Amino acid sequence: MTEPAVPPIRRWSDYPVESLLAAKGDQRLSVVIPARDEQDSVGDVVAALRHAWVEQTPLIDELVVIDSDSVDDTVEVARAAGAIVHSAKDIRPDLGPAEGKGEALWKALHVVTGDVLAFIDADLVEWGSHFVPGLVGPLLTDPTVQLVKAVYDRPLLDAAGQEAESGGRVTELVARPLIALHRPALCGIVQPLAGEWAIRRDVFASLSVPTGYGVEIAALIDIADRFGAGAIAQVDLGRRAHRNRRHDTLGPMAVQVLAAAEARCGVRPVPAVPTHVELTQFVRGAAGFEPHVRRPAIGERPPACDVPGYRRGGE
Ligand SMILES: O=c1ccn([C@@H]2O[C@H](COP(=O)(O)OP(=O)(O)O[C@H]3O[C@H](CO)[C@@H](O)[C@H](O)[C@H]3O)[C@@H](O)[C@H]2O)c(=O)[nH]1
Ligand SMILES: O=C(O)[C@H](O)COP(=O)(O)O
Repeated sequence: MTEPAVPPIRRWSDYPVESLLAAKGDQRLSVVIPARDEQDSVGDVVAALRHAWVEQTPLIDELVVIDSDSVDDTVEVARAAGAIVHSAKDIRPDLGPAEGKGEALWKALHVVTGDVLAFIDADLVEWGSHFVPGLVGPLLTDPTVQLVKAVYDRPLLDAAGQEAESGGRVTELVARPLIALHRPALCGIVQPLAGEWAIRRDVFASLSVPTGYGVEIAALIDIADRFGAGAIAQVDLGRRAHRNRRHDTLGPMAVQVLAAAEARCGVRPVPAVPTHVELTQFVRGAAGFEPHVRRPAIGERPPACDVPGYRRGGE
């Protein structure tokens, strides 16, 4: 039996802002930007969104940066550009410490007021403010849509900022093979790890959330398992470039993506915070190959709606 396919890819220009404002009504939209050491780019991301969708057109009700243990000037730069800034570690400290992008998004649930949440990475260097109407368009206009994933061309930039080849190394080597093996109904998702996505707050609050980079693959699988792949919309946003990381630093990300998928495929129970695994990589030193151990966290936060004292920000 073939599961329902993911619907065709829509375009951001299918969602004119006038009709979105009408469809939005009194629903609140929070844009959440997780940021760890992004002082070089977060200011431009915040300023462009604020100019387009707070000052010129009132689409965004709340523009929030969740600082994720930055040691640079991310907090000051984001605040100066006009964002509301929270530090992940200062939100519900009673729940214990955890690190990572997923932790930042999960902690956002405890402070933001939106009915609809759109997530935008802080390291974008080529993108546009049209990302926001594109991401929220399907949620505001179609009640059957639960999750919107961005679709875009994503170049891999070399050290000089020149386009070297197509990006998405973890996407191609980890996420797509996982989907082929375990969730073939999702093979129509063009960018399964896209950091730009949108979701209804109450749905996100009902999900178990990996604290690290597993947050995207987890949400994708969980939404498809609960609502069917047809509840996922994809919107073509054009082109997107970000700060590409060295390939050896993508190993821990791959571990987190794999672990989140495995927890959803019955390979292991959902691990609690602060479960880590040891990933051993090697560098050649004076004495030969020297092991370099990284310890990516693979634990998950429980659904926020099950956390005692959970309430949306402002209530
Ligand atoms: O501990 C962290 C690490 C990252 N980030 C932020 O998360 C965003 C994405 O992080 P990045 O390291 O740039 O991830 P990518 O290499 O871009 O990885 C891609 O794939 C990941 C796994 O699905 C997604 O989480 C990313 O959004 C997606 O862009 C950026 O704003 C980071 O500052 C945090 O807030 N906390
Ligand atoms: O999504 C991915 O696969 C990772 O973010 C790596 O992306 P990149 O290869 O474009 O840097």
